[in-house]
Amino acid sequence: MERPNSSSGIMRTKSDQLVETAEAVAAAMRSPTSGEATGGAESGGTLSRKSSRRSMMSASPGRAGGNSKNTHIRKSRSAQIKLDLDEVSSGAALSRASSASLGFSFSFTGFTVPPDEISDFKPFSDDDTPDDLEAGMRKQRIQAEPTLPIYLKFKDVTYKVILKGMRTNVEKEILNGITGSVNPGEVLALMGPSGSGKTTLLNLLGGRLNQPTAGGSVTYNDQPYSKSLKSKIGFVTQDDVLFPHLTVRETLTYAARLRLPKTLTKQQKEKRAVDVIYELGLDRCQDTMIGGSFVRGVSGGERKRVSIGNEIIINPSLLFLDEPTSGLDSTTALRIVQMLHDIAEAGKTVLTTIHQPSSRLFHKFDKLILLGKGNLLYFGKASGTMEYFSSIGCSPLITMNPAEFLLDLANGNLNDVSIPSELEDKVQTEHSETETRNGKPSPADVHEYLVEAYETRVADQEKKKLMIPIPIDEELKSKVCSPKREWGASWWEQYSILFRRGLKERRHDYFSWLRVTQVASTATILGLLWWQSESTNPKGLQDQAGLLFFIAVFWGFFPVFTAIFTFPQERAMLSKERAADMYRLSAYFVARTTSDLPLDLILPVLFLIIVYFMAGLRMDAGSFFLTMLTVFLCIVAAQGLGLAIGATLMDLKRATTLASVTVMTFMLAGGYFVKKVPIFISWIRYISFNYHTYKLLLKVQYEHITPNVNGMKIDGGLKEVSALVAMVFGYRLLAYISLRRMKLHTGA
Ligand SMILES: Nc1ncnc2c1ncn2[C@@H]1O[C@H](COP(=O)(O)OP(=O)(O)OP(=O)(O)O)[C@@H](O)[C@H]1O
Repeated sequence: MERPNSSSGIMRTKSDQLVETAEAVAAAMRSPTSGEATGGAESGGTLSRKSSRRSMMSASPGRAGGNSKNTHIRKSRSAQIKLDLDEVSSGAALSRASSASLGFSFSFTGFTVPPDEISDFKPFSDDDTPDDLEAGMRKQRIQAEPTLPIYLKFKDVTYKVILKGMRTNVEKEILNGITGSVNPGEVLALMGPSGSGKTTLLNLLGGRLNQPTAGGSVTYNDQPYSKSLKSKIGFVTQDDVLFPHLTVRETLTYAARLRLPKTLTKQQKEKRAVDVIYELGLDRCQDTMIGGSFVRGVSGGERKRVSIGNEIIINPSLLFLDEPTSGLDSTTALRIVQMLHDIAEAGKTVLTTIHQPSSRLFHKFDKLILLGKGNLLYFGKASGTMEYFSSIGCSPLITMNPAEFLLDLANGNLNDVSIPSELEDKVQTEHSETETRNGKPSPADVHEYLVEAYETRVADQEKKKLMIPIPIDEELKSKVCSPKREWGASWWEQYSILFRRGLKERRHDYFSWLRVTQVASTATILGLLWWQSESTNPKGLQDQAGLLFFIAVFWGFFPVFTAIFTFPQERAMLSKERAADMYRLSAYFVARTTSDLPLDLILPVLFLIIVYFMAGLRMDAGSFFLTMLTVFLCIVAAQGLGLAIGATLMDLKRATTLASVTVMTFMLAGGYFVKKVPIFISWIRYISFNYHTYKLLLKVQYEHITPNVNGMKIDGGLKEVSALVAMVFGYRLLAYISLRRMKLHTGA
C-alpha cells in the first residue's frame, strides 16, 4: 500500500486539499480489489459537488441497486476520502442513491451548490406551502472550512465502575472488549437493548470518560485522545441541554460566537448560525423560545435539531449523537438520520446510538455495532448483518424489521427466529429447563452463544484490520494530538458573550413582579411599623436599632438563598459546555456572578427608598447613600456565601439546609439578641456579614449622637468594610475553586 504524499495539509485551500486527499486515498487504494473504486475516486477527486449531486439526483433506487459500482462515482467528497471503499456496502450506496432521488441532501460541506439546486436542500421542510418553498429557496449554504478527516479506531475497549456498598465495593463491568472502527464519510450506529452500554461506549469514544477503569485503546488518526480534539468533536447528548428562555436563533448565535475559531469575524459567526438555522429547517421557529418544563417552546423534534445545530455549527470532524431520534415520530426520525447521513457524506465521521430504528432508518447506516450486556455481538457493515447472523444459524422465520430482529437477539429472545443447532443440542441436554421454555434456549445461553460466535468467527479478523496504518500523512495525524487548546474567543469576548447570554436567559427573572411585590410590601410593612421613628431618646433609638438589625438580616438572607441556585441549576449546561471547551471557567464564573448584580442592586434601592423615608431615618443625602452602600456590600458578600455553598455541594436540598443553618448562626452571632456571647462562639460574629453590616448601619445613623448602641461600640468602620470586602472576594474564590474541582458529568 502506497503512502500518500506528505506535503498535503489541512490549512491549505479547500480545493487543493480535496484534490490531494482524494489522490492520497486513491494512491492508498490502488489494489486489484479496489480497482473500480480507485477509478471512481481518481475521477471523482476533481468532481465538483454539482456533478456529483447531479449524478446522485439522476440515480433511482433501482438503478443504483442494479449498478452498485457506479454509485462510487456518485458519492461526494467523503466517499473519495474513505480509507476502505470496500466497506461501503451496496445497501448503503443504494439508500444514498434513493435518498438523493428523494431530494434530501445536506450542504454542510463547504462545497458550492449551484442556485438551481438549492431548492432541493429541504431536509426539514414540513409541508409544501408557498412559504416553505420560499424558505427552501432561501436556504443558505454553509461556507464551512474543510474539516480534518478523523479515522476512529477502538480495540478491546473495556469499562467498569466501582459501586460502593455498605461493607464492600463491587466492580461492575459495563463494556467488555469492544473493537471496531469508523472512517470519515461513514455513519456507525450503536444498537443494543437498554443498559447494554451504548451511551457508555459513545462517551468513552468521545473522550468524555477518561477514568482509570477504562481499558483498551482508542485512537484518532492513530493518535491517542488529546484535548485539542475537543474543538473537532461535536457531541449531542441524549437529553437536550439548552437554555429554555433563549430563542432558537439566540442559542445558535451564542454557540457560534463562542465556539467558532477566532479567525472568523463576529458577522461571519452570526451568518453561520443563520445558515445552520436554514439547513436544519428551523427558520420558521427561529424566534421562538426553546422552552422547558414551565415555558412552552419549540417542539421536541425542533429542540433536537437545535441540539444537533449546536454541534454541527463548529463543522466537527467527528460527530457523536446519543439517541438523536428518541421520542420523535418516524418521519422526523428519518429526516434526522438522513441529515446525519448527509453530514457524513461531507467528510465527517458520525457515530450514533439508536434505540429501535425502523427498517428505513436501519438501511441508512454504513456500519453497525450490536451490543448485548456490554459485549460485542456484531461489528461490521450494516448491510451485512443479516447475512452474518444467518451464517451462525439465526435467521428470522417471519418478515421482520432487521432492527427488531437484532434487538430480540441481543435480548436473548429467539421467538420467530431459527435456533442454531449448537443451541438446540444444548436445550435437548437440559431437559428440565426445556419444559419451562417451550424448547427455547435461555436468554443467557443465547447471549453466550452470540458472544462466542462473534469472538471465534469475526473478532480476530477485525482486530487485524485495525493494525493497518491509516493512509494519511503525518502532518494530518499530528494535528489530532496537538496539546494546544483552541478557544473560539478571547477571555474578554467570552466574558461579554456569556454576560449578555446570562442577562437574556434571566430577563424574565429581573422584571419579576413577584419579587418586586415581595420587596415593596416588606418595605411598606417595615415603614408602617417604624413610622417616623425617633432617635433622639434612648427608647426610640433602641427601636430604630431593631429596624437596622432587621435590614442587615433581610439583605443577608435574601441574596444567599437566590445565589444558592446559580450553579446547581446550570450544572448540566456547564458540564456540557466545558466538555466542549467552549469557554474558560473563569470567564463563565465572572460573567455568571456579575450578570445577576443589576437586579440585586435595583431591589434594595426600591426597598430603602420606601423604608428610609417612612421610618424617618437620618435625613441627609450622605447618610442615605452610605446606608445604601452598606446594604450593597452586605448583598454582594451574602451572594458570595450562597455561590460558595451552591458550588461546593451542587445539590439544592443539601445546599439550602447548610445555608439556613449558616445564616441563622450568623444572625444569632450578630450581636443583637445576645449581648454576652460565650467566648468559644463569639468568633463567629467576625465571619458574619450581618454583624459587620449592622455595625456599619449603626455608625451611619448614630455616630453623631452616641459612641455606643446596645453595648456595641461605634468605631471608624474601616474594620467592618474590610471584613465585608474580604468576604465578597473570599467566598467567591471558594465558589470558583469548588467549580474547578467539579467533575464533568456526561450523562454516562
Ligand atoms: N457510573 C455508573 N455507575 C453505575 N452504573 C453505571 C454507570 N454508568 C453506566 N452504568 C450502568 O451501565 C449499564 C450501561 O449503561 P448505558 O447508559 O451505557 O446503557 P445504554 O445502552 O445507553 O442504555 P439506554 O439505551 O437505556 O440509554 C447500565 O446498566 C447502567 O446502569
